[in-house]
Amino acid sequence: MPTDTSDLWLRPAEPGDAAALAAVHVAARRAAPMPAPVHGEADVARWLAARVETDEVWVADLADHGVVGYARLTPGWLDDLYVAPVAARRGVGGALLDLVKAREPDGFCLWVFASNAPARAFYAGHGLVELESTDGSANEEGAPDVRLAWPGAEPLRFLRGLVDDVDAQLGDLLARRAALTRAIQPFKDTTRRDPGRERAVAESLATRAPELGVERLERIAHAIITESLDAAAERT
Ligand SMILES: O=C(O)C(=O)C[C@]1(C(=O)O)C=C[C@@H](O)C=C1
Repeated sequence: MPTDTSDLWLRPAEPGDAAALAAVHVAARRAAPMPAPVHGEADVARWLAARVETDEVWVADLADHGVVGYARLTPGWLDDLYVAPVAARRGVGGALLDLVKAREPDGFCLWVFASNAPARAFYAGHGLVELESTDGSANEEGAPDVRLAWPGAEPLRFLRGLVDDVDAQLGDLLARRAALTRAIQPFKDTTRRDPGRERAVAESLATRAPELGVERLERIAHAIITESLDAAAERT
């Protein structure tokens, strides 16, 4: 990629930049294979004016164009990185991303729409790794997205931190599920396992975790249920 960045200037954003940042945001989104925006430019400008006060926002200025890009960070996250199409292929995105890496040397995550193949290729080319994919039900656009990470100077440490976060949620869910397995048992007239119900549990899990597949999830569900029944029996 050409890196004609001799006339590029990266600087912290000021509240007065919000309108220019919104113009970049809207133009960059329009030019990319992303879902239709849910907010107009005026809304985006108001929202960015508030974000400039609370978040770390860096502006990319090109001598011949003015504001052509920006990056917005919150702790552990790169929330926005947009470059106006007028400045495409001039190394602006790479320069902003290098700055973000320097600001977050321990690593950070970001979300990208699954449909945005150019952005995914850009991030892959800059050493980011793709983590989980979603069906989009949790984002405003309702469009599938992918979580990426730049794992920083100590990738094992950073990624283990992400595992710890998920395990905290998984532990809570296992405790809730085990309590339900225990609560059901007095209402059954047999202590025999119900393979049909357990298969249905695995099939339901597979709709949430298709990459694991029903057979693996059946084994996982079997282990969870076995240990939950065992723990319930120990309490009685
Ligand atoms: O649904 C039941 O019958 C239960 O006892 C609960 C449960 C489960 O934990 O999901 C446990 C054992 C059965 O083999 C099937 C399901």
